[in-house]
Amino acid sequence: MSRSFDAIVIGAGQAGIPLAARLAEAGRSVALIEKHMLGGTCVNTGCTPTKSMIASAYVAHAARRANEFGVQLPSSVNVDLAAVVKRKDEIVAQSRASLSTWIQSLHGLEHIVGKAQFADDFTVVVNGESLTSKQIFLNVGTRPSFPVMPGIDEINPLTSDSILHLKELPEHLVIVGGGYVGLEFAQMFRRFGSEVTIVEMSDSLLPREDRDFADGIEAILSGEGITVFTGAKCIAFQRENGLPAVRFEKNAEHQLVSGSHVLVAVGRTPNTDTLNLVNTQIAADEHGHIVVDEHLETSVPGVWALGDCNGRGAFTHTSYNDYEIVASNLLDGKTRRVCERIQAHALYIDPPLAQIGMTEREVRVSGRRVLIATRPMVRVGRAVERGESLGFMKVLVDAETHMILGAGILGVGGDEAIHGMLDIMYAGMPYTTITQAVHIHPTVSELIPTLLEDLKPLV
Ligand SMILES: Cc1cc2nc3c(=O)[nH]c(=O)nc-3n(C[C@H](O)[C@H](O)[C@H](O)COP(=O)(O)OP(=O)(O)OC[C@H]3O[C@@H](n4cnc5c(N)ncnc54)[C@H](O)[C@@H]3O)c2cc1C
Ligand SMILES: NC(=O)c1ccc[n+]([C@@H]2O[C@H](COP(=O)([O-])OP(=O)(O)OC[C@H]3O[C@@H](n4cnc5c(N)ncnc54)[C@H](O)[C@@H]3O)[C@@H](O)[C@H]2O)c1
Repeated sequence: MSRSFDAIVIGAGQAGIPLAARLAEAGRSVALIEKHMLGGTCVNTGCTPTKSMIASAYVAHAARRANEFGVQLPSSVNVDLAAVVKRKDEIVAQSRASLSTWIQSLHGLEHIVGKAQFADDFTVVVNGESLTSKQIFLNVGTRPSFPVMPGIDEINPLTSDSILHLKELPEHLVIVGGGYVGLEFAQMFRRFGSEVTIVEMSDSLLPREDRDFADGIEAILSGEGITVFTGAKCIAFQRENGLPAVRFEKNAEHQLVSGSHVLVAVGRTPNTDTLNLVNTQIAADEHGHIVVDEHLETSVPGVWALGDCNGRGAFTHTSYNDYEIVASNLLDGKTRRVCERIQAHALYIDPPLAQIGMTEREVRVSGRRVLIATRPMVRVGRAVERGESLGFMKVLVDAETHMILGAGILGVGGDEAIHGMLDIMYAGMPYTTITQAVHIHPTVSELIPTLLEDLKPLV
């Protein structure tokens, strides 16, 4: 005996919930199956909790700098991690509760709590019940990768999930991986008061970003007292005098760093291995990402994969955009494609790094004639006035078409200010549209026209 739905959505992440809602509002019967918590990674273990805790870290940092601004505070600033975590938990709970209220208000949508597994291409089993549909949408996300390495069971390191529940401040946090997760937690815990060491195997932090930005970030983190080892590949874990320790190889030599806690932040593994895909014709690649076409349809017509599990994006906004693409194509008669999306993301250290379009490295490989301009944040009035003038801006423009190819801002407010350039790229307008615009003073954005007036050939 099985029940049939017009649509089955597996995973209540950043694409699954709005898609299930949109389908239900269009009059379809929809099963939304979630094995854990509504909102998935972003709400429960990703963006919302980390950005809430980063806000606490910023306050601690600002308080320590108070004297520089003529504000008198007691000399030592201490962080109560349990209170930081409580504040974060309240924000997360509020966010999840509003999703729950929304889901419950939707006629035709059934929220099923359980793990979905395929029996065949169009049948899934959850809590022992078979559900069928001619349209199935996968939004199963990813989880922290746990490297298979000697000694890992001996030290049982923290992941980006478990570190969110610490109530006592680590004395010394050793982080394996200098990517997004590693760097955001590194600065956060340093500002909370922990000693922090990063072990990154590439020859720079953030190996996918331009080297000048990575070097700028390393200088900012080192300046706050974080120890950074690059070109340092973690090869094993062990206990050293009772403490968890990371063994790494650097310059062909083995080194050991021990701390009170170890966090592994070496990437994420798609949850597609929970789905029993062997019972289907749905293809996945060697990393476990589900293979999709430009419309996000899998190798089985009628089954789509959205969000991090398709390997086409790894951010909340890319997952949400996947929902928009699929919903527009199915319900609005559009033919939207993933390739129309311009790459954009931000790393939320302080100051943040925002990056859109092509990196300088990608532009150089493309072989086209390009103009480049950079401007240090010390020449941005707003940043100087705020006493937050670390970093720089960079923009790359096609020398023939005058279209912006890419840009990055490592600097205060950069995550917001960069959207002016992103919107011009989406509008298909040349950079001169911005140079003619009058921006509000004093803002970080007002210096973007000035930045663009400094364009020179990229050599
Ligand atoms: C620490 C951290 C910080 C981050 N910060 C940012 C940020 O600042 N900005 C940003 O854009 N992105 C950030 N991200 C990334 C962002 O969280 C994800 O890209 C985003 O959540 C998109 O996820 P998704 O929609 O693909 O799936 P998810 O949100 O991961 O949801 C997938 C859901 O599917 C469920 N599921 C899995 N398998 C099954 C199954 N078989 N049956 C039923 N349910 C199942 C899971 O329980 C989960 O709830 C961060 C990530 C981390 C880890
Ligand atoms: N602000 C944001 O948008 C944000 C924040 C956090 C996470 N995220 C998402 O989460 C994803 C995962 O983040 P992540 O930091 O775990 O992965 P990542 O891929 O960004 O970084 C992992 C790092 O670990 C290093 N590494 C791997 N194996 C190693 C080893 N044995 N020894 C030393 N270093 C090693 C890699 O070289 C890499 O730099 C990101 O790609 C991003 O999509 C986004």
